[in-house]
Amino acid sequence: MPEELYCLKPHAYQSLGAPYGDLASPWMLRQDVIRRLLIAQGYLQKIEPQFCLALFDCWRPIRVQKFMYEYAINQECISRGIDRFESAGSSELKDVIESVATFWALPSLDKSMPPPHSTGGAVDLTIATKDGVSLEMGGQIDCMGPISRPDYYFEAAHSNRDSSAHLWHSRRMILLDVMKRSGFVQHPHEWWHFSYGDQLWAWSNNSQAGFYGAVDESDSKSIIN
Ligand SMILES: C[C@@H](N)C(=O)N[C@H](C)C(=O)O
Ligand SMILES: [Zn+2]
Repeated sequence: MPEELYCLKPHAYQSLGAPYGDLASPWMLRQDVIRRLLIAQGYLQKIEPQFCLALFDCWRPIRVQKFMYEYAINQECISRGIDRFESAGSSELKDVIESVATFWALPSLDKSMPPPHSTGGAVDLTIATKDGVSLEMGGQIDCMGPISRPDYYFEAAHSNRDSSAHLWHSRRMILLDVMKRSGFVQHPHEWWHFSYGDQLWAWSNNSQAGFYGAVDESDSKSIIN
């Protein structure tokens, strides 16, 4: 990753013990995606020179996608007071899995539907000050709930221009604007998730399929560090 792009370290999923292995780094993306992020950061700094983009997660091998998908199910069961294994097959567990699937892509090995981050075309990011402090955006990255929808604060922001909601909404809209102008599309439920060249990007651009497939260590030369 070029040093002009700030990475939020330590990496959140590595810290949870996600199985990257010794050779793989999450701080990798397709070359063209990196080029577009630099352009997006240029747009951001034209509007707000004291800010930069702050990368939270980039390339995610499918085994890490599986780890995080399972982790999210377990966390959601805990927060709803459900015993995952005693509730196998129950409607409560089905509801948990349905909510998780709204926020986390299936760790599918099907080549026609690779998880977005496995392609090196998806990135989770926020805005930070140039000395590395992430801005408050009105919700944490990876929070599973309506608060993560990009336009969650739209109404509150418009009814009170002096509110925190107004500030959070305008920051989310600045992030969307600079990313969109650089060719990215945003996930409809996640203010922090953007992609270029994957399936979501293809659907948003009325194309049949994305042009980036899943990348494994074996062919990781096609993405850069
Ligand atoms: C939840 C978040 N970190 C994320 O990346 N979600 C998308 C949809 C994914 O799993 O690809
Ligand atoms: Zn993401």
